[in-house]
Amino acid sequence: MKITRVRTRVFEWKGHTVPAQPHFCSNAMDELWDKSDSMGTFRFHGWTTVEVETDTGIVGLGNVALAPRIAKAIIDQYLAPLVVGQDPFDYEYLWQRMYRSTHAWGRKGIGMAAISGVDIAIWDVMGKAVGKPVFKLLGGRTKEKIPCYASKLYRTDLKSMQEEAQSYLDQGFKAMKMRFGYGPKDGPTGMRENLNSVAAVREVIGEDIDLMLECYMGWNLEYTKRMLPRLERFQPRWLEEPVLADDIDGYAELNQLTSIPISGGEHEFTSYGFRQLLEKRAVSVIQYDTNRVGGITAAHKINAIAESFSVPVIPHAGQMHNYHLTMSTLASPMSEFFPVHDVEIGNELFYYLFEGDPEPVNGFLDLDDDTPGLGLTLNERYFDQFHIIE
Ligand SMILES: O=C(O)[C@H](O)[C@H](O)[C@@H](O)CO
Ligand SMILES: [Mg+2]
Repeated sequence: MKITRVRTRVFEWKGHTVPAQPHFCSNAMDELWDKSDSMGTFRFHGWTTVEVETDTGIVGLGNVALAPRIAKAIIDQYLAPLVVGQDPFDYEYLWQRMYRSTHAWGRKGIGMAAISGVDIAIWDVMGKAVGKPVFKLLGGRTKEKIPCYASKLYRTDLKSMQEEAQSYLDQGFKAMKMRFGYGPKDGPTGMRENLNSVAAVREVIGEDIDLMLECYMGWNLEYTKRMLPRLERFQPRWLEEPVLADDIDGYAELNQLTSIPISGGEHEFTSYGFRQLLEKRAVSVIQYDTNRVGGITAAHKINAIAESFSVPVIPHAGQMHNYHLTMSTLASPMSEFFPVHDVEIGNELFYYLFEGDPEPVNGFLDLDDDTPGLGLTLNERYFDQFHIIE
């Protein structure tokens, strides 16, 4: 079998989008004096699809969610020539070819996200070629069903957050993640706002539901040290990305500091990046996203490393390219799930672009044992809501 073509398309959402609101989600831009829409650069309203075609007529589908137009250019110009004419089953060799040839600029960030998109498509090809779901090529079914947590609860008025939390309880979720709206620049008032939002959600869900707290790189080491003792009483499952992704020593200091587990990894790349996080005990939960970290080839390696450190893997974003990794290893106990709703931050855009993702039932997802490959197709129903760049 040979790869004959790599087709990339960029899909830019032009449909209805929920308007941005202040203090929606603390993030890395908050510390800057510029008071514009700080979350603006972290909206995912575009996506790159990667279709790897073969001489047997099989087409594998991958995706990249970061900097879509750049990802397309990288794949078209640098990565496609490296894999066309090659056997997709030589996936490790092809991964190394893409990784090493772009090493000067692509080992982290958008370069590795582009490699991830091609790699995911290659794994979809292999699954389709052998008539097996990708998870069966990685380790098989390690769970009857995948527990998942509802992930939204961006900061808004407390009553609306309580109603949203209640809706996840009503759907049977046993875990959910909320976002903080305030950080260091908002001072004691912002701290109180942050604590009040956690108290409001905890009041609705009680003590027997896992509650995860998301900072999205919007805090810093000093502020987090002051917040952690104030958060202890809420017993969060984890505190996520309190500091910038490069502040690995800051992560490690926080992770040793209190009983609140620190999580991160959605902005880390390759097994080398996660070896560093794990060796430094920088996180208690790792959260790579398979369409960023180096694809399924890299994520599979990281699962094994994390298992040997007894650090659970709960990938960022759910979505099919991550569900197969979670299903295939006991090192990954659960998945994130983005509820489907009007396009807002953009994580939910995945459902407007792809079909096949499993629907959670009572807080659990399942994958089909007999659907070859990843089990995704493009959702042509919404194509008219996208500006498409071939
Ligand atoms: O953990 C997450 O789900 C990510 O950080 C979100 O994609 C991001 O939008 C912040 O909530
Ligand atoms: Mg996150």
